[in-house]
Amino acid sequence: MAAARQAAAVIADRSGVKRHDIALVLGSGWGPAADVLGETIAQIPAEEVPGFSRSGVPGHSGTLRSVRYTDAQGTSRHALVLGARTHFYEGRGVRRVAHGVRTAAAAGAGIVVLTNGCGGLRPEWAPGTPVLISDHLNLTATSPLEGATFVDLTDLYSPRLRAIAREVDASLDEGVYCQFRGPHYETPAEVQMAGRLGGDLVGMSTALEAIAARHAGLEVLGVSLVTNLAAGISPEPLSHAEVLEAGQAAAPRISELLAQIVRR
Ligand SMILES: Nc1nc2[nH]c(I)nc2c(=O)[nH]1
Repeated sequence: MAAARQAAAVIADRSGVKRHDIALVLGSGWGPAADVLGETIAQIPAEEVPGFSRSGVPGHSGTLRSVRYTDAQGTSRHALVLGARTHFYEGRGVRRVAHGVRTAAAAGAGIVVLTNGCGGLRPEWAPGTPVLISDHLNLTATSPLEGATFVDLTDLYSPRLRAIAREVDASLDEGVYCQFRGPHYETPAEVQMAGRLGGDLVGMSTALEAIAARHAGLEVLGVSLVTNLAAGISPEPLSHAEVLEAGQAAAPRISELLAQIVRR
């Protein structure tokens, strides 16, 4: 997409990095991961890059960062950290939702790591638990793709990258992520429906971005942070304060996890 190439050119120009090796989309609770990974060599306000905007989502830095890190083979690499995700519920259309991953591909990345905060359907996943995404249910009734772009989504969430993640932390569970349109949370009945459909996690992001990433030729790893038990799984109602608190408490562990996976 031309818009992605334009954004990638601005990022290359402002950061001085001609090609980024990997891209990270940081969701709620994942913000500190960039600092753990390596050294930020450029930080660009999102609104200064074509097609991006300062999303109103709390916990999002609103910036795009170029982070230099050393991989496990001792090679110096660059990660493009997108701290300004557009959610479908913002009503800006699917092109804006997919713009980040398309820009990542245009910037040279071969892999995108999509992270998010979400609700968990399994009681044993306490708030603060990271879960690898094994597959998704797209309940948004839409696609980031337009026209006759028939894309195979088998193994959309890379088994190779999931195996690397489990080498870093063998205790990581996997689950099927359901993207709802939002911005409201699900009713308890909708959570039960998602469970019956085979879902383990409920959120408002990631699935549409993953489809666009596959279409752009990127290998995808998805990691959710369970910040709350989905509605009805536990008797207490959802509290946004609990969501933010769980994210902050888990930050050190999940940031280290993400950094170690990226370095592999
Ligand atoms: N749809 C949905 N999105 C979420 N995001 C977070 I953080 N928690 C939830 C949740 O319980 N449901």
